[in-house]
Amino acid sequence: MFSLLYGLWKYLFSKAEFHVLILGIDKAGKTTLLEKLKTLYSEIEGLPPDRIVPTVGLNIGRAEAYKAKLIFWDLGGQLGLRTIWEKYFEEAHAVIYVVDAACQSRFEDTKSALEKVLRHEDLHDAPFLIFANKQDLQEAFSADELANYLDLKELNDRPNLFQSISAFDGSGIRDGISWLVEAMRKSKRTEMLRHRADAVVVA
Ligand SMILES: Nc1nc2c(ncn2[C@@H]2O[C@H](COP(=O)(O)OP(=O)(O)OP(=O)(O)O)[C@@H](O)[C@H]2O)c(=O)[nH]1
Ligand SMILES: [Mg+2]
Repeated sequence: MFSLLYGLWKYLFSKAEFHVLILGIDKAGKTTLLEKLKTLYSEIEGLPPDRIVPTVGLNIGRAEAYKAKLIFWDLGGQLGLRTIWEKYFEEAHAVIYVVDAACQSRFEDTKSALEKVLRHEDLHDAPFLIFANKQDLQEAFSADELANYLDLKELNDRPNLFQSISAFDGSGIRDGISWLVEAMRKSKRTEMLRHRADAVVVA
């Protein structure tokens, strides 16, 4: 009886927990973003940009935002490391894809990496938040300009948002995260992942 009531209490009052993958090619600013997210949404002060090195393994960050628990997985974006990304797809509720919006010469590389991610069946129905990063630099493309440039048809059949941000000064990040939490709450994928987890508990 106690465990039944405890289970009901937990179901009603515990905060939803979401796994968010942070992807993008190398030097896009993923780890700088992760550290800024810690500063904005957790008790921990994130590392300053000058202490961040290129990612080889996995960086994890935990945060609470808009009454949800968020677990961020930040992976390395160097060419040889991108094959690791798909190992995390199945468990992810959503993807934040970070683009260095000030580096037009790498837009084709970022586009083809993003297309591969979008076409992967293990990410079916996942909401995508695309951050046009480095807006503190004058040459940066805005979110709308980047969306036009990338012109990704694969985004049309899933929730998505292009958002201008600077991982340096934090501008735009809150707007993106508030959209993402709402999108994950409403997402068919969240429902699918919840059913899968319930099935494992029952078995
Ligand atoms: N001007 C500016 N520079 C940024 C911003 N975000 C990141 N950078 C710089 O971009 C470079 C790469 O940042 P990282 O956060 O290491 O990039 P990453 O995407 O994690 O790279 P990998 O781990 O190699 O995949 C660093 O020199 C950062 O200081 C930003 O918002 N504005
Ligand atoms: Mg990194």
